[in-house]
Amino acid sequence: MMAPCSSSSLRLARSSVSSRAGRLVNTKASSVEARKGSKAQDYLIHSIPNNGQWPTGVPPVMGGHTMPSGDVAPESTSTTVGTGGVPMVYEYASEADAVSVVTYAEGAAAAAGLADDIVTAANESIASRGCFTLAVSGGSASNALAGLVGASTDFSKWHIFFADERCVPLDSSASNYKACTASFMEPAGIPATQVYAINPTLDHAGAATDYEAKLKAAVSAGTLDKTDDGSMPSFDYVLLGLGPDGHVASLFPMRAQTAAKSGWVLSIDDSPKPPSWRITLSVPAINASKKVSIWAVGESKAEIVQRALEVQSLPGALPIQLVSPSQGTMRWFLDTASASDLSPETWGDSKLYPRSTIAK
Ligand SMILES: O=C1O[C@H](COP(=O)(O)O)[C@@H](O)[C@H](O)[C@H]1O
Repeated sequence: MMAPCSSSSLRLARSSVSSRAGRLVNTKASSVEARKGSKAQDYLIHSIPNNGQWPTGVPPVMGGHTMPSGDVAPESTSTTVGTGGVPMVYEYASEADAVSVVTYAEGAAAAAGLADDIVTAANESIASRGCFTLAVSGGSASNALAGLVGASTDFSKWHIFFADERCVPLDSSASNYKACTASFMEPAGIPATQVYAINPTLDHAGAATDYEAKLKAAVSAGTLDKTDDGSMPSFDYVLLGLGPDGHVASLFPMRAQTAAKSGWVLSIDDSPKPPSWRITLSVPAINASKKVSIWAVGESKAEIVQRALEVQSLPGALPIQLVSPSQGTMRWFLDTASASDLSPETWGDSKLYPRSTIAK
Protein backbone atom coordinates (compact mmCIF):
# COMPACT_ATOMS: atom_id res chain seq x y z
CA MET A 1 0.00 0.00 0.00
CA MET A 2 1.37 3.43 -0.93
CA ALA A 3 1.38 5.60 2.17
CA PRO A 4 -0.18 9.07 2.11
CA CYS A 5 3.27 10.60 2.07
CA SER A 6 3.61 10.93 -1.70
CA SER A 7 6.60 9.47 -3.46
CA SER A 8 9.29 11.98 -4.30
CA SER A 9 11.76 12.05 -7.13
CA LEU A 10 14.33 9.59 -5.93
CA ARG A 11 17.92 10.65 -5.89
CA LEU A 12 20.50 7.91 -5.91
CA ALA A 13 21.80 6.58 -2.66
CA ARG A 14 25.46 6.10 -2.04
CA SER A 15 26.39 2.55 -2.91
CA SER A 16 25.66 0.06 -0.20
CA VAL A 17 27.35 -3.00 1.13
CA SER A 18 25.65 -6.04 -0.24
CA SER A 19 24.68 -8.98 1.90
CA ARG A 20 26.73 -12.10 1.52
CA ALA A 21 25.38 -13.80 4.59
CA GLY A 22 24.46 -17.43 4.55
CA ARG A 23 27.99 -18.68 4.20
CA LEU A 24 31.32 -17.96 5.79
CA VAL A 25 33.15 -15.64 3.49
CA ASN A 26 35.92 -13.13 3.57
CA THR A 27 34.81 -10.59 1.03
CA LYS A 28 37.78 -8.29 1.32
CA ALA A 29 38.77 -8.68 -2.32
CA SER A 30 35.35 -9.09 -3.86
CA SER A 31 33.94 -6.18 -1.90
CA VAL A 32 35.88 -3.56 -3.83
CA GLU A 33 33.23 -3.27 -6.51
CA ALA A 34 30.41 -3.15 -4.00
CA ARG A 35 31.91 -0.30 -2.06
CA LYS A 36 32.80 1.95 -4.95
CA GLY A 37 31.56 5.36 -3.97
CA SER A 38 31.06 4.26 -0.41
CA LYS A 39 32.94 5.87 2.43
CA ALA A 40 33.68 2.43 3.86
CA GLN A 41 37.40 1.85 3.80
CA ASP A 42 37.43 -1.84 4.33
CA TYR A 43 35.17 -4.56 5.53
CA LEU A 44 34.84 -8.24 6.02
CA ILE A 45 31.54 -10.02 6.08
CA HIS A 46 30.90 -13.22 7.93
CA SER A 47 27.71 -15.04 8.55
CA ILE A 48 26.05 -16.93 11.32
CA PRO A 49 25.04 -20.37 10.10
CA ASN A 50 21.33 -20.94 10.27
CA ASN A 51 21.22 -24.71 10.34
CA GLY A 52 19.33 -25.09 13.57
CA GLN A 53 17.41 -28.09 14.74
CA TRP A 54 14.78 -25.77 16.16
CA PRO A 55 13.48 -23.66 13.30
CA THR A 56 10.73 -22.21 15.47
CA GLY A 57 13.01 -21.49 18.39
CA VAL A 58 14.61 -23.33 21.26
CA PRO A 59 11.89 -25.02 23.31
CA PRO A 60 11.56 -24.09 26.98
CA VAL A 61 12.31 -27.68 27.99
CA MET A 62 15.67 -28.81 26.69
CA GLY A 63 17.57 -32.08 26.75
CA GLY A 64 16.66 -35.73 26.43
CA HIS A 65 18.37 -35.96 23.07
CA THR A 66 21.42 -37.97 22.12
CA MET A 67 24.51 -35.82 22.11
CA PRO A 68 27.34 -36.30 19.60
CA SER A 69 29.20 -38.20 22.36
CA GLY A 70 26.41 -40.77 22.48
CA ASP A 71 25.24 -39.71 25.94
CA VAL A 72 21.69 -38.57 26.55
CA ALA A 73 21.62 -34.91 27.54
CA PRO A 74 19.98 -34.14 30.89
CA GLU A 75 16.67 -32.33 30.73
CA SER A 76 16.50 -28.72 31.83
CA THR A 77 13.65 -26.26 32.01
CA SER A 78 13.95 -22.52 31.61
CA THR A 79 10.68 -20.85 32.44
CA THR A 80 11.51 -18.25 35.03
CA VAL A 81 13.39 -15.56 33.22
CA GLY A 82 12.42 -12.07 34.27
CA THR A 83 10.37 -11.09 37.24
CA GLY A 84 7.20 -12.16 35.40
CA GLY A 85 8.45 -15.74 35.11
CA VAL A 86 7.80 -15.73 31.39
CA PRO A 87 9.84 -18.15 29.28
CA MET A 88 11.83 -16.65 26.45
CA VAL A 89 13.27 -18.49 23.51
CA TYR A 90 16.04 -17.75 21.13
CA GLU A 91 14.71 -17.79 17.60
CA TYR A 92 16.84 -18.50 14.63
CA ALA A 93 16.51 -16.13 11.75
CA SER A 94 13.81 -17.09 9.27
CA GLU A 95 16.10 -17.15 6.26
CA ALA A 96 19.58 -18.49 5.79
CA ASP A 97 20.92 -15.08 4.86
CA ALA A 98 18.95 -13.08 7.37
CA VAL A 99 21.80 -12.32 9.76
CA SER A 100 25.14 -10.86 8.79
CA VAL A 101 28.08 -9.48 10.70
CA VAL A 102 30.19 -6.78 9.10
CA THR A 103 33.55 -5.79 10.54
CA TYR A 104 35.13 -2.51 9.42
CA ALA A 105 38.71 -1.44 9.88
CA GLU A 106 37.75 1.35 12.25
CA GLY A 107 34.78 3.24 13.66
CA ALA A 108 34.58 5.99 11.05
CA ALA A 109 34.38 3.41 8.28
CA ALA A 110 31.72 1.53 10.24
CA ALA A 111 29.69 4.74 10.61
CA ALA A 112 29.96 5.34 6.86
CA GLY A 113 28.86 1.76 6.19
CA LEU A 114 25.94 2.15 8.57
CA ALA A 115 24.89 5.37 6.87
CA ASP A 116 25.07 3.65 3.47
CA ASP A 117 22.92 0.80 4.74
CA ILE A 118 20.29 3.10 6.24
CA VAL A 119 20.16 5.37 3.18
CA THR A 120 19.79 2.38 0.86
CA ALA A 121 16.89 1.11 2.96
CA ALA A 122 15.39 4.61 3.08
CA ASN A 123 15.51 5.11 -0.66
CA GLU A 124 14.00 1.68 -1.30
CA SER A 125 11.23 2.40 1.15
CA ILE A 126 10.55 5.88 -0.24
CA ALA A 127 10.43 4.46 -3.76
CA SER A 128 8.05 1.67 -2.80
CA ARG A 129 5.73 3.31 -0.30
CA GLY A 130 6.52 6.98 -0.19
CA CYS A 131 8.25 7.34 3.16
CA PHE A 132 10.76 5.77 5.53
CA THR A 133 10.40 4.93 9.22
CA LEU A 134 13.58 4.69 11.30
CA ALA A 135 13.67 3.85 15.02
CA VAL A 136 16.92 5.04 16.57
CA SER A 137 18.83 4.43 19.78
CA GLY A 138 20.83 6.75 22.00
CA GLY A 139 24.41 6.50 23.21
CA SER A 140 27.12 5.67 20.72
CA ALA A 141 24.57 4.68 18.06
CA SER A 142 23.15 8.20 17.97
CA ASN A 143 26.64 9.64 17.45
CA ALA A 144 27.25 7.23 14.56
CA LEU A 145 24.19 8.62 12.79
CA ALA A 146 26.11 11.81 12.05
CA GLY A 147 27.29 9.90 8.97
CA LEU A 148 23.82 10.42 7.45
CA VAL A 149 24.22 14.17 7.07
CA GLY A 150 24.55 15.10 3.41
CA ALA A 151 23.51 11.67 2.13
CA SER A 152 21.66 11.33 -1.18
CA THR A 153 18.14 10.80 0.02
CA ASP A 154 14.97 12.79 0.43
CA PHE A 155 15.02 13.53 4.16
CA SER A 156 11.59 15.16 3.90
CA LYS A 157 10.20 11.61 3.64
CA TRP A 158 11.93 10.32 6.76
CA HIS A 159 10.04 9.68 10.00
CA ILE A 160 12.16 9.21 13.13
CA PHE A 161 11.03 7.18 16.14
CA PHE A 162 12.93 6.11 19.25
CA ALA A 163 13.74 2.49 20.00
CA ASP A 164 14.09 3.66 23.57
CA GLU A 165 14.11 6.92 25.43
CA ARG A 166 14.94 8.16 28.87
CA CYS A 167 12.08 10.00 30.65
CA VAL A 168 13.92 13.29 30.99
CA PRO A 169 13.37 16.77 29.51
CA LEU A 170 14.08 16.86 25.79
CA ASP A 171 16.94 19.30 26.35
CA SER A 172 18.60 17.10 28.99
CA SER A 173 22.03 15.71 28.20
CA ALA A 174 20.53 12.26 28.99
CA SER A 175 17.87 12.58 26.28
CA ASN A 176 18.24 10.34 23.23
CA TYR A 177 16.12 12.89 21.36
CA LYS A 178 18.62 15.61 22.15
CA ALA A 179 21.56 13.45 21.06
CA CYS A 180 19.90 12.52 17.75
CA THR A 181 18.79 16.10 17.12
CA ALA A 182 22.39 17.23 17.35
CA SER A 183 24.00 14.33 15.50
CA PHE A 184 21.75 14.09 12.44
CA MET A 185 18.10 15.13 12.67
CA GLU A 186 18.69 18.87 12.62
CA PRO A 187 21.77 18.99 10.34
CA ALA A 188 20.15 16.59 7.86
CA GLY A 189 16.99 18.68 7.78
CA ILE A 190 14.47 16.08 8.92
CA PRO A 191 11.16 17.92 9.45
CA ALA A 192 10.53 18.42 13.17
CA THR A 193 6.91 17.28 12.66
CA GLN A 194 8.26 13.88 11.57
CA VAL A 195 10.27 13.30 14.72
CA TYR A 196 8.23 11.32 17.25
CA ALA A 197 9.56 12.39 20.65
CA ILE A 198 8.23 11.19 23.98
CA ASN A 199 6.13 13.46 26.16
CA PRO A 200 8.69 14.39 28.82
CA THR A 201 6.05 15.73 31.23
CA LEU A 202 4.65 12.25 31.86
CA ASP A 203 5.93 9.58 34.21
CA HIS A 204 7.41 6.35 32.80
CA ALA A 205 4.08 4.53 32.52
CA GLY A 206 2.27 7.52 31.05
CA ALA A 207 5.09 8.18 28.59
CA ALA A 208 4.99 4.56 27.35
CA THR A 209 1.21 4.62 26.89
CA ASP A 210 1.43 7.97 25.14
CA TYR A 211 4.26 6.80 22.88
CA GLU A 212 2.42 3.61 21.91
CA ALA A 213 -0.57 5.80 20.99
CA LYS A 214 1.75 7.87 18.79
CA LEU A 215 2.89 4.72 17.00
CA LYS A 216 -0.73 3.63 16.51
CA ALA A 217 -1.60 7.05 15.10
CA ALA A 218 1.35 6.75 12.69
CA VAL A 219 0.02 3.34 11.62
CA SER A 220 -3.46 4.81 11.10
CA ALA A 221 -1.93 7.63 9.05
CA GLY A 222 -0.25 5.04 6.82
CA THR A 223 3.22 6.26 7.75
CA LEU A 224 4.25 3.32 9.92
CA ASP A 225 3.63 -0.16 8.58
CA LYS A 226 2.25 -2.94 10.74
CA THR A 227 2.47 -6.71 10.63
CA ASP A 228 -0.04 -8.63 8.53
CA ASP A 229 -2.07 -9.57 11.61
CA GLY A 230 -1.91 -6.00 12.89
CA SER A 231 -0.45 -7.08 16.20
CA MET A 232 2.82 -5.13 15.92
CA PRO A 233 4.26 -2.08 14.17
CA SER A 234 6.78 -2.86 11.45
CA PHE A 235 9.51 -0.24 11.19
CA ASP A 236 11.47 -0.03 7.97
CA TYR A 237 14.67 0.10 9.99
CA VAL A 238 15.60 -0.18 13.67
CA LEU A 239 19.06 0.79 14.89
CA LEU A 240 20.10 -0.66 18.24
CA GLY A 241 23.15 0.01 20.37
CA LEU A 242 24.52 -2.74 22.59
CA GLY A 243 25.27 -2.27 26.29
CA PRO A 244 28.07 -4.14 28.07
CA ASP A 245 25.42 -6.26 29.81
CA GLY A 246 23.84 -7.22 26.49
CA HIS A 247 20.99 -4.73 26.73
CA VAL A 248 19.43 -3.31 23.61
CA ALA A 249 17.07 -0.33 23.59
CA SER A 250 16.08 -0.30 27.29
CA LEU A 251 15.58 -4.06 27.49
CA PHE A 252 17.87 -5.18 30.29
CA PRO A 253 18.90 -8.73 31.27
CA MET A 254 16.41 -10.85 33.17
CA ARG A 255 13.71 -8.18 33.34
CA ALA A 256 9.99 -8.66 32.82
CA GLN A 257 10.00 -6.12 29.97
CA THR A 258 12.57 -8.23 28.16
CA ALA A 259 10.30 -11.27 28.47
CA ALA A 260 7.14 -9.44 27.40
CA LYS A 261 5.38 -11.08 24.48
CA SER A 262 2.88 -8.29 23.89
CA GLY A 263 2.78 -4.52 23.94
CA TRP A 264 4.53 -2.20 21.51
CA VAL A 265 6.07 0.21 24.00
CA LEU A 266 6.94 -0.72 27.58
CA SER A 267 7.89 1.36 30.60
CA ILE A 268 10.78 0.89 33.01
CA ASP A 269 10.93 2.48 36.45
CA ASP A 270 14.10 0.85 37.72
CA SER A 271 16.62 0.82 34.91
CA PRO A 272 19.94 -0.58 36.13
CA LYS A 273 21.58 2.11 34.01
CA PRO A 274 20.54 5.66 34.91
CA PRO A 275 18.22 7.38 34.43
CA SER A 276 15.84 4.88 35.94
CA TRP A 277 12.64 5.96 34.14
CA ARG A 278 12.59 4.91 30.52
CA ILE A 279 10.43 3.65 27.71
CA THR A 280 11.41 0.99 25.20
CA LEU A 281 10.13 -0.90 22.20
CA SER A 282 9.29 -4.49 23.14
CA VAL A 283 11.17 -7.49 21.73
CA PRO A 284 8.18 -8.44 19.50
CA ALA A 285 7.99 -4.87 18.16
CA ILE A 286 11.71 -4.89 17.34
CA ASN A 287 11.47 -8.32 15.74
CA ALA A 288 8.57 -7.24 13.54
CA SER A 289 10.87 -4.73 11.80
CA LYS A 290 11.99 -5.09 8.21
CA LYS A 291 15.60 -4.46 9.08
CA VAL A 292 17.48 -4.33 12.39
CA SER A 293 21.07 -3.20 12.76
CA ILE A 294 23.27 -3.52 15.80
CA TRP A 295 25.89 -0.84 16.36
CA ALA A 296 28.75 -2.15 18.54
CA VAL A 297 32.01 -0.38 17.85
CA GLY A 298 35.17 0.09 19.94
CA GLU A 299 37.25 -1.98 22.31
CA SER A 300 34.76 -1.62 25.17
CA LYS A 301 32.25 -3.72 23.19
CA ALA A 302 34.59 -6.62 22.42
CA GLU A 303 33.59 -8.80 25.36
CA ILE A 304 29.84 -8.47 24.94
CA VAL A 305 30.06 -8.89 21.17
CA GLN A 306 31.91 -12.19 21.67
CA ARG A 307 29.42 -13.39 24.27
CA ALA A 308 26.43 -12.37 22.20
CA LEU A 309 27.63 -13.98 18.99
CA GLU A 310 29.49 -17.01 20.23
CA VAL A 311 28.02 -18.04 23.59
CA GLN A 312 24.48 -19.34 23.93
CA SER A 313 23.17 -17.77 27.12
CA LEU A 314 20.11 -18.56 29.18
CA PRO A 315 17.27 -17.00 27.18
CA GLY A 316 16.85 -13.44 28.39
CA ALA A 317 20.25 -13.25 30.05
CA LEU A 318 21.50 -11.37 27.01
CA PRO A 319 18.59 -9.39 25.56
CA ILE A 320 20.53 -8.95 22.33
CA GLN A 321 20.16 -12.69 21.72
CA LEU A 322 16.38 -12.27 21.60
CA VAL A 323 16.67 -9.91 18.64
CA SER A 324 15.79 -11.91 15.55
CA PRO A 325 13.54 -10.23 12.98
CA SER A 326 10.84 -12.73 12.06
CA GLN A 327 10.51 -11.54 8.46
CA GLY A 328 13.35 -9.10 8.09
CA THR A 329 17.12 -9.04 8.19
CA MET A 330 19.65 -8.22 10.88
CA ARG A 331 23.14 -6.83 10.48
CA TRP A 332 25.89 -6.25 13.02
CA PHE A 333 28.17 -3.26 12.47
CA LEU A 334 31.52 -3.88 14.17
CA ASP A 335 35.05 -2.57 13.91
CA THR A 336 38.25 -4.54 14.35
CA ALA A 337 38.41 -3.51 18.01
CA SER A 338 34.92 -4.73 18.92
CA ALA A 339 35.37 -7.87 16.81
CA SER A 340 38.78 -8.67 18.28
CA ASP A 341 37.56 -11.55 20.48
CA LEU A 342 35.50 -13.22 17.75
CA SER A 343 36.53 -16.37 15.91
CA PRO A 344 34.22 -16.28 12.89
CA GLU A 345 36.33 -18.85 11.09
CA THR A 346 34.92 -21.36 13.57
CA TRP A 347 31.26 -20.45 13.17
CA GLY A 348 30.63 -23.28 10.76
CA ASP A 349 32.16 -25.83 13.13
CA SER A 350 29.30 -27.96 14.38
CA LYS A 351 31.33 -29.30 17.28
CA LEU A 352 31.96 -25.82 18.60
CA TYR A 353 28.36 -24.79 18.02
CA PRO A 354 26.41 -27.90 18.98
CA ARG A 355 23.33 -25.78 19.65
CA SER A 356 22.62 -25.90 15.96
CA THR A 357 23.70 -29.43 15.19
CA ILE A 358 22.71 -31.67 18.10
CA ALA A 359 21.58 -35.06 16.85
CA LYS A 360 17.95 -35.90 17.52
O1 LIG B 1 21.14 3.54 27.79
C1 LIG B 1 21.31 3.27 26.62
O2 LIG B 1 22.38 2.49 26.27
C2 LIG B 1 22.42 1.79 25.02
C3 LIG B 1 23.88 1.50 24.72
O3 LIG B 1 24.61 2.72 24.67
P1 LIG B 1 26.13 2.79 24.22
O4 LIG B 1 26.54 4.24 24.39
O5 LIG B 1 26.92 1.88 25.12
O6 LIG B 1 26.20 2.36 22.79
C4 LIG B 1 21.72 2.57 23.93
O7 LIG B 1 21.67 1.79 22.75
C5 LIG B 1 20.34 2.96 24.40
O8 LIG B 1 19.62 3.61 23.39
C6 LIG B 1 20.48 3.88 25.57
O9 LIG B 1 19.25 4.36 26.07
